[in-house]
Amino acid sequence: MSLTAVDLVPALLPRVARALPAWLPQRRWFAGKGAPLVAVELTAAARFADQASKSFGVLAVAEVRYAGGKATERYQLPLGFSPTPPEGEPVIAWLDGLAAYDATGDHELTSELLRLIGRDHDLGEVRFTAEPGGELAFAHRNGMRSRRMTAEQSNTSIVFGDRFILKLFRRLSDGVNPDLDVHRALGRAESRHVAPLLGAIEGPGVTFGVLHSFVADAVDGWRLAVTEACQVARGEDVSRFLDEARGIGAAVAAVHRDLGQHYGTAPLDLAAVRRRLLATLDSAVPVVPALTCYADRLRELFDGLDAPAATAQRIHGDLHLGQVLRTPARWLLIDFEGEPSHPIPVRTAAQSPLRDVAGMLRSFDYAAEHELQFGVAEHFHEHACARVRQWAADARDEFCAGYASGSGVDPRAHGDLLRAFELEKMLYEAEYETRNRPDWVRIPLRTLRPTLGE
Ligand SMILES: Nc1ncnc2c1ncn2[C@@H]1O[C@H](COP(=O)(O)OP(=O)(O)O)[C@@H](O)[C@H]1O
Ligand SMILES: O=P(O)(O)O[C@H]1O[C@H](CO)[C@@H](O[C@H]2O[C@H](CO)[C@@H](O)[C@H](O)[C@H]2O)[C@H](O)[C@H]1O
Repeated sequence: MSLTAVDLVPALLPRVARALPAWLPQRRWFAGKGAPLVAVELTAAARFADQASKSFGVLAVAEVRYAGGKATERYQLPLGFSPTPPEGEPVIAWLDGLAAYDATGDHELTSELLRLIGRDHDLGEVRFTAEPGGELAFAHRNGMRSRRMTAEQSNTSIVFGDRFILKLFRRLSDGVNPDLDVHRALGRAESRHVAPLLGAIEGPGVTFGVLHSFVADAVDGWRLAVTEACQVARGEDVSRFLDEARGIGAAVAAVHRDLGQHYGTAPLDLAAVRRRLLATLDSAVPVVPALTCYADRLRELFDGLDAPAATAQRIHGDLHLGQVLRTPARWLLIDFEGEPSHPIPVRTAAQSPLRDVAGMLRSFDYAAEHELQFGVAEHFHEHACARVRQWAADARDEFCAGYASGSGVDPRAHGDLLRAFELEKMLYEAEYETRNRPDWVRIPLRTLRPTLGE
């Protein structure tokens, strides 16, 4: 009788864990880069695909401990074990002739996760569930080709036959992931602006993954924006994106309306807003020394922020052009997870919808500055800069007009609050870029001074 995963896993996991301090920091989705790792412990949440096969999978959770008082973090690590790992998949560790590797790169193992969802199956304490009404769409589609997405992501997504997309959350937080909860709510509200939710993988008090319809013929807003910014820099007479910006504004307004109806609205807690703005500042300054000279001015501005009669509700929480998909029919919003670095109660607290608006406005500027910083050198002359920045200003206006037409609230009438949220986003971005894409930090830094009115 051959040994199955049930017999092997308890002995294998501690050995894999020993290899993780070297492997984890190389992953795009690993948020603990830069902090010295002290130890990684692995526990198995569920084993799958282990019947009589030489290969098997383990949905493991890695608990990562750091030196210097940084809080412990948990990451989902779907592991594959096989004597013949998939070609090209980096091996985390060889264990007596068995390779341990990231299971998201193994077609057989990821297909098994899809099958488990389709069958509404439980593995120990892990529940694989199909959303009501969604089962028939995929339950019998075994053997569909799967591919891991190569996009720069905070999580890992696997696309099955261009029909389904399974996102496995990497950094785990206690509670139901807002991406699951909000998609369930918007599905019930029959929102036209989200991709249908088809299933989920959930453990006790934690969400491991969400399954959606894959929109194969969609293009994301960032790609459309940078393409047009480049054409504008070259002096081409184009303006399609301005209509698109208006459409994005209307879609965001419609989603805000549905979220407000489902989760309710309340007066904005301005003291909490100020605390959060200051916390973002305090977090960013030590990481990005170039912010130091703005810190006093920002602190003064955040401390003195006033916003009479502002309202709060559930929002997207991390909205930018990469989070909106243009389908042939309409704009969709994706990824309602919020900022994974914050605990779920912070992410699900009612906030001003203008935070989402500010995130999107920043993104138009980002597309413009990205072209000016990284575009073809010949664009770097005065006229190209003026054209591209005017294009971004026009896109911002169109977005606000679209939002106003869908919600009755024109964001431009709430200048102080909107500016504070844009500044907050710039601080967040400066920290994010310093940690993840240091070359890009110039983009948020460039817009800081003019937004401060200096
Ligand atoms: N339903 C979908 N249909 C098509 N593509 C999608 C869908 N959902 C997400 N994507 C693509 O997958 C990428 C990553 O998705 P996202 O939810 O933003 O992941 P993450 O939380 O890791 O950032 C997106 O940029 C988008 O291009
Ligand atoms: O990956 P997430 O969607 O969780 O978001 C993080 O990464 C984004 C970059 O991928 C980052 O967005 C910033 O860069 C975008 C262009 O790549 C730009 O459109 C956004 O406006 C800008 O904020 C986002 O901030 C971060 O949370």
